[in-house]
Amino acid sequence: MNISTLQPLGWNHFFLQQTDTQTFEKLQSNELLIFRISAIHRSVIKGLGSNWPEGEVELLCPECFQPVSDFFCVGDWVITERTNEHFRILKVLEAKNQLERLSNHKRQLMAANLDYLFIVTSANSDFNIKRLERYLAMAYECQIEPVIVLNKIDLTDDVDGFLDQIRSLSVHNLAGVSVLKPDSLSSLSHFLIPTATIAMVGSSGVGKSSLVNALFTHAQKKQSDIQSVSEIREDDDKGKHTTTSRQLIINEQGVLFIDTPGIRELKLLNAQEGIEQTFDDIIRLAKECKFTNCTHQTEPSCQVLQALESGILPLYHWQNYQKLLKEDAYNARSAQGAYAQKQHQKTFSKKVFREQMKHRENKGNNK
Ligand SMILES: Nc1nc2c(ncn2[C@@H]2O[C@H](COP(=O)(O)OP(=O)(O)OP(=O)(O)O)[C@@H](O)[C@H]2O)c(=O)[nH]1
Ligand SMILES: [Zn+2]
Repeated sequence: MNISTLQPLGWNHFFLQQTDTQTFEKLQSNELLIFRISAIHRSVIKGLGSNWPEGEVELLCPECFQPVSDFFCVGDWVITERTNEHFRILKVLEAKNQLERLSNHKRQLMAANLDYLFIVTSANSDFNIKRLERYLAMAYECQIEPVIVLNKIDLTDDVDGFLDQIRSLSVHNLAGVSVLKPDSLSSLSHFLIPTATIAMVGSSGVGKSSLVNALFTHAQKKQSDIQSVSEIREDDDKGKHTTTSRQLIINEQGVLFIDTPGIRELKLLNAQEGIEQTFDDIIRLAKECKFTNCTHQTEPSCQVLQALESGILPLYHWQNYQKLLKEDAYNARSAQGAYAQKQHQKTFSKKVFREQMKHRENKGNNK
């Protein structure tokens, strides 16, 4: 396997350095193969590998990686071994970042290894700065570079007014677009670069689907042709057949896009650092308060209270900060244990991988 053929799928040095010499040799002799997870639907896992233009391959997932959503998600890289005509997952490479959510009090992985998170909003009455702050906190927490996409600029005469409000969040990446004005989409070209992986979040109705279609439809069509050849069917709970669809798509320019169910409407989870980064103006003010344990309610010489009084600190911003902290604390309590579980699983999967490799070597030596 020539590892460089994985580059169009987003492979880079970060992942390469996770393969030791022995693994690397086995990859070169095709004993082991690397795939990027492109779809997960219940027990069906699909991946794109070095022959990716030819379509997806179904990957076998051993018991030790069940339930799948605890261990990996679309966008992750996995090392597999060939068993007859199949590829069995041996190891999940450490992701550079992961988007996750709480589902039934459990942490569930949504997408991994993203370069940009498009936070979509619209230039009309749906525009809500607090919602943007929430999404920004999430992006920072997950260490994914946020890009605020102001859609529907055709509906306003004051695009700059909207953009100025966004800039007040100290955001560097922003673009005003309209799906109805295709030329305007070029303002996103700085982020739509080949091999970059992008996901999109935003509230209902801001135009996410329209943007996905405008930026990625052509590729989707092309890929569905491929998919019809290797379509995988599975029984759902009601005994009906369901078809898995690719959740990692690549457009004609080679930009990768991840769209898994539920990803577009994500909640905060364990995002204290992300919240602090989003509200760093408040954090800086609070450091100047007279008392180090100031609650910013009644204390004398409280810088937060003074800034609120003078209007330097907008009330909505302060209230949103408190609300997000509360919400995050609540979610973190609901997910208690999930993080300890994550660490345990990582250690476990590494151990399984080492043992499997050892076992095979012993077998080889005994021949
Ligand atoms: N005027 C205008 N309308 C747009 C634009 N983009 C999308 N719309 C319209 O806005 C409505 C919502 O668009 P969607 O793409 O379905 O929005 P969404 O964010 O995917 O919504 P959910 O699927 O509910 O999450 C549709 O009627 C679109 O035609 C735009 O740039 N300008
Ligand atoms: Zn204070």
